[in-house]
Amino acid sequence: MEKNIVVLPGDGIGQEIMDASIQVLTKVAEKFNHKFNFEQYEIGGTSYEKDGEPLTDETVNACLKADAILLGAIGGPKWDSLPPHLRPEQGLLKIRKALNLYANIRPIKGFEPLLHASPLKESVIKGSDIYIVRELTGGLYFGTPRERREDGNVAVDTLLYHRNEIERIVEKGFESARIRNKHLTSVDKANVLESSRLWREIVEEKRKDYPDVKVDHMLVDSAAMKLITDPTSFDVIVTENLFGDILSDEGSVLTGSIGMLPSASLSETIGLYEPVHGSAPDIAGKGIANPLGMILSSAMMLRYSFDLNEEATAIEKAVEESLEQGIHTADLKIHHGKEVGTKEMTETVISNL
Ligand SMILES: NC(=O)C1=CN([C@@H]2O[C@H](COP(=O)(O)OP(=O)(O)OC[C@H]3O[C@@H](n4cnc5c(N)ncnc54)[C@H](O)[C@@H]3O)[C@@H](O)[C@H]2O)C=CC1
Ligand SMILES: CC(C)CC(=O)C(=O)O
Ligand SMILES: [Mg+2]
Repeated sequence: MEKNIVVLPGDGIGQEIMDASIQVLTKVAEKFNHKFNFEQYEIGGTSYEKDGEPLTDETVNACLKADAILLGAIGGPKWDSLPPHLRPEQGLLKIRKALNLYANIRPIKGFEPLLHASPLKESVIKGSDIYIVRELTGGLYFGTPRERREDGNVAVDTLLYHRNEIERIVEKGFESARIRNKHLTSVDKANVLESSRLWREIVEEKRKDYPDVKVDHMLVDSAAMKLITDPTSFDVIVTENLFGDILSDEGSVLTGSIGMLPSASLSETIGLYEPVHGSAPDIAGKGIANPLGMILSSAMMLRYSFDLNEEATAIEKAVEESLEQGIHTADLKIHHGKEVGTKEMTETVISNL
């Protein structure tokens, strides 16, 4: 098949991991007889440098026409003192909103060869397989008013959700649980937040449509604790934007590194695929970034956007095999095997494809 993929490398390690992903996809295309056309656009600080804004209409329009989008990461200290609307992060939030990417899927499943790479006990993490369904276009990141008052001494953010925004993501959570292990944990802060009480009401309404799915409600502080003390007790977690952002970085500890986690940001019609981590300014340009989160995100693209399950599995198997061979980047604290840079890690995955 032939597909047009818009690539948005972004900032920091974004370009390094995007190059890795394109190389892997090119090999997949060769092997399975597909044609993937890549068209690159700017986002984040890189876009600000070129066009004076973190996301241009040109980039949005290209994404709207694409079959799928790959995104590296945005942000960095260079742009931290810009006015809020020009910060790289606004580019990411704007593309999510413009494409209506309301469902952010973040699977957290460690690879067997990395069980000992986590600072958590192997006995605690073995068998964990978690699927976070995070709301991505509402909540604190988007609610207004969002401003400073009283000469900058008062700050306001707004956590706002409409019923329909909660309904569609909760349905996504139930649908995901139904095709997995039929256990949905809805994470909220209903003991304090009004938006969480509405969230919980909606989960209770929807559960009637999914009698085969077991439902738990869990407060987010407790969920943060359980995620690393009893990770095998979770299957699908459905939660709002900020909670999902924080819990997924925490969950990455199960896999050995934040550099391992892929994600899919989905609307009803299009998908944008991005690793969970940020632009890692502390290691950018050094050639040591872990490309596997980005590479695994491109596998998610093949599966979710193009229905190429065999090809997606081939990438995941090649990653696993590379790790079995002991090849790993420096973020994975393993004391055997061979520590390599981004380039060699990518070449190893390609050689195992
Ligand atoms: N989706 C995105 O584009 C996101 C962007 N950011 C932005 O990224 C910038 C840096 O944020 P941080 O809080 O430092 O989070 P970060 O995820 O970029 O980095 C946290 C730590 O993990 C390491 N790390 C992350 N990805 C790695 C990889 N692939 N390989 C090896 N090590 C890796 C970094 O070196 C750093 O020590 C900020 O400007 C932030 O706004 C943060 C999160 C998500
Ligand atoms: C950089 C933020 C806008 C978002 C974030 O941290 C994330 O989506 O993981
Ligand atoms: Mg995050």
